[in-house]
Amino acid sequence: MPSLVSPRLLFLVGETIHLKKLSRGSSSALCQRSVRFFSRVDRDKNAPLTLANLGFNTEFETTTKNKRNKLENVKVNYPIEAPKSREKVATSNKSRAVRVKKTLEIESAPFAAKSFSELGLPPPLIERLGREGFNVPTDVQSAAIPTILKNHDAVIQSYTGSGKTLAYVLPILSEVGPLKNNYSSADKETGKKTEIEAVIVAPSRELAMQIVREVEKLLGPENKRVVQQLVGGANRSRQEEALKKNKPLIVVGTPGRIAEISAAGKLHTHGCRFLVFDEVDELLSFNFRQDIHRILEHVGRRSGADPQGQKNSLVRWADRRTIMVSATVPFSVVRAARSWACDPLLVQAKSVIPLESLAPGTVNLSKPTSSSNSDLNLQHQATVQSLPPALKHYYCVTRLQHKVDTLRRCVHALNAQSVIAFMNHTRQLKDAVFKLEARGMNAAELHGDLGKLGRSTILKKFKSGEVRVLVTNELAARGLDVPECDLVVNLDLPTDSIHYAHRAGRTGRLGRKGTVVTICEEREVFVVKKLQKQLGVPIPACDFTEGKLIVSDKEEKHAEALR
Ligand SMILES: Nc1ncnc2c1ncn2[C@@H]1O[C@H](COP(=O)(O)OP(=O)(O)OP(=O)(O)O)[C@@H](O)[C@H]1O
Repeated sequence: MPSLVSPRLLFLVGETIHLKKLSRGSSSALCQRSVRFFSRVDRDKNAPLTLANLGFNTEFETTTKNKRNKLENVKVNYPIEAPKSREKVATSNKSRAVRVKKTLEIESAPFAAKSFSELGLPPPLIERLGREGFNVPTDVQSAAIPTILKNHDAVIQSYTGSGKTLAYVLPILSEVGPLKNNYSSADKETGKKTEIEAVIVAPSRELAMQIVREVEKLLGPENKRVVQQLVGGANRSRQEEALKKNKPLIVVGTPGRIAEISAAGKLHTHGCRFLVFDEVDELLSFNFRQDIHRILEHVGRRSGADPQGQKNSLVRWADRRTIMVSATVPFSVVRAARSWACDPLLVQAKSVIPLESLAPGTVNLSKPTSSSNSDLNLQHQATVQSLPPALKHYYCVTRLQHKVDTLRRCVHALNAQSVIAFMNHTRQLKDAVFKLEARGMNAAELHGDLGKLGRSTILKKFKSGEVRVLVTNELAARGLDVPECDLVVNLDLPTDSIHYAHRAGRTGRLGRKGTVVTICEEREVFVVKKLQKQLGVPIPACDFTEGKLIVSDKEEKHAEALR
């Protein structure tokens, strides 16, 4: 169960996960690559890498030691040099790109691609996407897919519900499994020794299982065995047997179970080409530290490389693409990415910038300049652009003993059909559910103390609409995708703006309408005001009277001024 993690702890762990770090100089020498930009970028090194300021559609430049190659009119016009250490893979991408002569307009790609085919995905995958109703990539997918296909390590940051899962799953499926380019019958050979090619790590079972379902959906029922979940709470030996029998190419799991099976020698990931950390800031928390360390040490380690003997960690993982994903990116993630990844890029919906170029004040993630304000600064930087723009936020003041009743009135006033109510302590959930049910509202509790089966049954009931109000703790705050959820209620205040952002993000997904209501006591109002400031969104006071949500004119005007 993901625990509540303070931002200080996230910082601390970013520092304490021990890996031999490379100096900047040695890093680029080792990877034999550099990020080069065209003149416009060279003039302003700190400007975000947008297509316009990169001279999109003009030239694509690759430098190999002293040799310069120029490619013109490439399909995925991506002006950042592909990492040299991965030249082999990149070459195939480039040759494919050169064959297609079509030139894209600046406005149409890749940040605003109108179709998946513009992003260089293989036709079988595009067909599967179409069949599943995915026709137009989201902004973050338009930015991330070509970046990863160009062999870059990446930190993907974009607001909750903006489609970050497919942003990394699609490049993986382009290169791994039956939907990849040039998938041949030889690949299908039965009994052939196959190695895991992608490892996706998520902080909770629910999230890992959700990712598995997303991958399975695209692979189709005939290829379900290509992906396997390795989550805690389920029978470990059955998972190990399935690994042996099905020889999956992609595994998705929680850190503990992946590390456990790896330590038992039952998970062979040395040839792995993709390592993804979904909800990476949560994975940096102290309780995952050892497992993440093991995963980092073993996944994609070159054969023959000795983890103790090698001086430089990146030599050993030069062929592994490391991708880190979250709606909130505190500086601990930036620091971790610099240690674990090779020249990583920060991918956001409308920009791609080298992480190394992040300097105070240039982009929305910057290193706190002074320790005095660092906490506030960190929170602010980490949560900017983490919330869907269409979300509406309110707070309602009530007495502690009236909170659940206020929740009930709130649900009626907004006519919400699918509600997630967050509390901070597991022991309080049952009482809240009891009070709601007593007033005729279908409710259920979800928390980590329930077994795996109990958790998935309740989630199923919530998704199907059988349960109207899901009362839960932080377990459900991260990554959970229930598109129908139209209201999130904070029955207890979240510990900080990062937690607020992830809780709030369970509603209003992918452009849908959504409302977030924080029910608090008078003495807690100053915290809401602080959250409002850190998140950069108006949170006006409201009340629920005669079955309606009421916001005073004064509050409305104040909120309008903040928008
Ligand atoms: N291109 C697309 N077209 C239509 N639907 C999409 C597309 N991409 C993703 N989706 C759907 O959007 C929803 C949200 O996607 P996803 O869970 O990946 O968001 P996220 O950014 O990872 O959110 P969070 O930060 O909360 O984890 C999912 O139901 C997903 O199937």
